[in-house]
Amino acid sequence: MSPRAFLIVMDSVGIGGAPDAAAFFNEGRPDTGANTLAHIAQACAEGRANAGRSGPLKLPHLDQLGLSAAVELASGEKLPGLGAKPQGLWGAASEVSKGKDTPSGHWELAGVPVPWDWHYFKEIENSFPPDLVDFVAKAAGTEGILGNCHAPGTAIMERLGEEHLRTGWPICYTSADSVFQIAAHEESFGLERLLDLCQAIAPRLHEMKVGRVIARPFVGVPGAFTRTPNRRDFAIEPPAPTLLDWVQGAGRTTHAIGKIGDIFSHRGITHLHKGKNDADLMDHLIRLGDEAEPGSLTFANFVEFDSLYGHRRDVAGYARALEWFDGALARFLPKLRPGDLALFTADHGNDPTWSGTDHTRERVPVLGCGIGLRAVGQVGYADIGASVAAHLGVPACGPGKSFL
Ligand SMILES: O=P(O)(O)O[C@H]1O[C@H](CO)[C@@H](O)[C@H]1O
Ligand SMILES: [Mn+2]
Ligand SMILES: [Mn+2]
Repeated sequence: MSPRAFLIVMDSVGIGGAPDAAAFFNEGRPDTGANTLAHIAQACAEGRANAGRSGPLKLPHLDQLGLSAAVELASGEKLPGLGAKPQGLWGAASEVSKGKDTPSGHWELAGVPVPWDWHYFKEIENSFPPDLVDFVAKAAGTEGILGNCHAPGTAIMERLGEEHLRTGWPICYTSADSVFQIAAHEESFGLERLLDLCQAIAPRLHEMKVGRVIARPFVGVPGAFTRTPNRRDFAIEPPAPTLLDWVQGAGRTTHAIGKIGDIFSHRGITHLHKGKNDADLMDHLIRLGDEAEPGSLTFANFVEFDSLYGHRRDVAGYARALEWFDGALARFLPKLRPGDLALFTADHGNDPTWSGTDHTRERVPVLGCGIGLRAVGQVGYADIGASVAAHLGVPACGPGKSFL
């Protein structure tokens, strides 16, 4: 029976120690020393993360695989309260792509580092050039746009939501990522209209090497606006065939869970499983533990660590999400069949104790279940894609080397 592979990205769960962290910034401060997991564990141990949970961080399943050992290898930090002797495959991975964003991280994990420089809108105010502003307004059928600045999405929705309802103009904003985001009210502006607008302007932005146009729909009334789960990312295509294409090209089935479809521009994906939150995505993962075909790849992204807690600098929330995820593994790991491999990793960091609200450049954990104890040491992101391909017996391309 051909073994199966499950590649599971815990979005933003970095473990510090990136060799090039000094070249990346949050509010002008270099990312040197950022360590998402270690800083959360320290806050928990010191009683600074007791909202909705309490005490030292408890992650028994990930720790048993080798989480604490991976953190120490990556950054020299210890995780207070954790420190099990590894029983799984464990190591730490560094990224070579020049962006600390989600597509760069995922593509490189899938074997394809990003060869180009992303275009960033660096100006904090008037971030977009006038010809782009005109182009977007024209595509929206409005006299102008609102925003045109850097902002956290929830803050700009609160600040400009009322004006948006009054004028009908879309709220356009960016961040330290290579993104053009449009927030609009699902009912007054219209969800379909927002999605059509993003799709229509995406080719021009992709041509400029802006990684993603993102629709950020919201509902509600002034003072009580909330974003809905109907976010859609229109991402530039990966520069070369990725792990998903390799596996599908070999006649195998691929399952994508959550944002993986958008991140890979829907390339190489046989079945897409989406949900309104990470709990839904975990249900898909557990079900696929039972149902995924022999020889198949299941590639999952759990986004809430990043979107709900990392960007919001919510340490206790992040700790709760980690503990929930680890607890759910008690339902997933027993589904693995002999010969199957489940690999847990991350795409970048998002240290909730750090300056700013953006991602942090970090190494990421590589934790594997199904093939016993194996220390793989310091590897590259692309080695993960190559290893999954090797496990499935599918030919790989690109710079990655299998560590299996
Ligand atoms: O603050 P929100 O709108 O969630 O934006 C976040 O999400 C975007 C893409 O993941 C990034 O630009 C990041 O800043
Ligand atoms: Mn991410
Ligand atoms: Mn993010």
